[in-house]
Amino acid sequence: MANGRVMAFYITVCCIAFVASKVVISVLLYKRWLRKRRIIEEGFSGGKLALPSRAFLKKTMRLTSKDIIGSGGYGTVYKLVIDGGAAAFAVKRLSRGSADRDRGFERELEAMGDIKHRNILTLHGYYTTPQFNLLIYELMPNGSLDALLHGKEKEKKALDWATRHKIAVGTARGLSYLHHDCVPNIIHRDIKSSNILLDESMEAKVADFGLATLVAPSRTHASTVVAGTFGYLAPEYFETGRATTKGDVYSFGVVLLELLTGRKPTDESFVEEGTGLVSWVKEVANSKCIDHAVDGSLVCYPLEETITMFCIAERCLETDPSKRPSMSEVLKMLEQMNSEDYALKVVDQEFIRDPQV
Ligand SMILES: Nc1ncnc2c1ncn2[C@@H]1O[C@H](COP(=O)(O)OP(=O)(O)OP(=O)(O)O)[C@@H](O)[C@H]1O
Repeated sequence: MANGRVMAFYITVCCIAFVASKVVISVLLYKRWLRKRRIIEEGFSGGKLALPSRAFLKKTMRLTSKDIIGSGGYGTVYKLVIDGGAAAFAVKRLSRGSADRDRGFERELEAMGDIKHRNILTLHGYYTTPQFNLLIYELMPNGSLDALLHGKEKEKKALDWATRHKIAVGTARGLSYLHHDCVPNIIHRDIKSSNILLDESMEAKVADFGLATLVAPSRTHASTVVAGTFGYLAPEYFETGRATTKGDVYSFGVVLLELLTGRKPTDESFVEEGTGLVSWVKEVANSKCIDHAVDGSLVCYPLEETITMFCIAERCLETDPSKRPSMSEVLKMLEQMNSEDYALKVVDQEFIRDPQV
């Protein structure tokens, strides 16, 4: 009898605990729903969207971790599909609270606001709420160059030589547009493979303008706090904090080496060896034939073209920024490099000194 009472007591306690937990969860969910509703109803402002914004924002509120397609130091990127799959977007959510993050959001709007170019990622719109900022971009089905070259096995894709060359040309065209055709000129300041995105036909688009700096065409530089990504920063920018278009040219040179070697500039093995991608390639070029540095996953490639591209990279990576070509010159070199006469002109004898070694 006593046992029966104890059992009944425990069952009652369990039932009460179960009901109480359900009530607490429901209250929390209700509060969350209310907060989201409040944001949708009153708490946001946005712009540039050719979309039914309220319905669109409701959809963004329903994004979950299953929709995440990438994340960076400043925010998380989600895939958002609307109209039953008729359209898809990439939504970058930047939580607010630090001046740094808000400044990144503003920079992105300032720089990308009106740009429409085949090699620059299109910004479709933005929202700002007291809790977070949202940036809505076109979705790049092939993700980032970084993921394709160095990502997890399921993200990696074998890139043939023609595709690598196309990506190099597209990125150079995008950068050349920012440096020379936009007024004021735009210095990107964070060129790296994770900021080069690829559409369905592997056309490259320059993305992530969170550090972009605008400079009047009459000015040569902007003084900034040094920011960007280790492994891609030009030495003079690192030392002086002066951002110039030649700093982007240097970072682009590093991306060319990534395309050629398949190695990541921030690879831990470089740190262990006390070297970096740029000095490793120079070492290989000095001690062996440069084709020893070519990505092993490139089964078939025209040697002359890879040598030409190494030489273009070498020029972008000159320590003295004044010796680096401008982005429009780099674009021209890359576009013309398949022509034999041209390749012979560009190739620096340094790189092909000992082809037999
Ligand atoms: N428009 C897009 N379409 C498809 N994937 C995207 C898009 N934008 C971003 N991504 C993916 O999300 C990832 C994270 O992007 P994000 O710009 O937040 O950070 P990151 O550039 O990788 O790093 P960092 O914090 O240094 O800027 C990218 O590397 C890319 O894989």
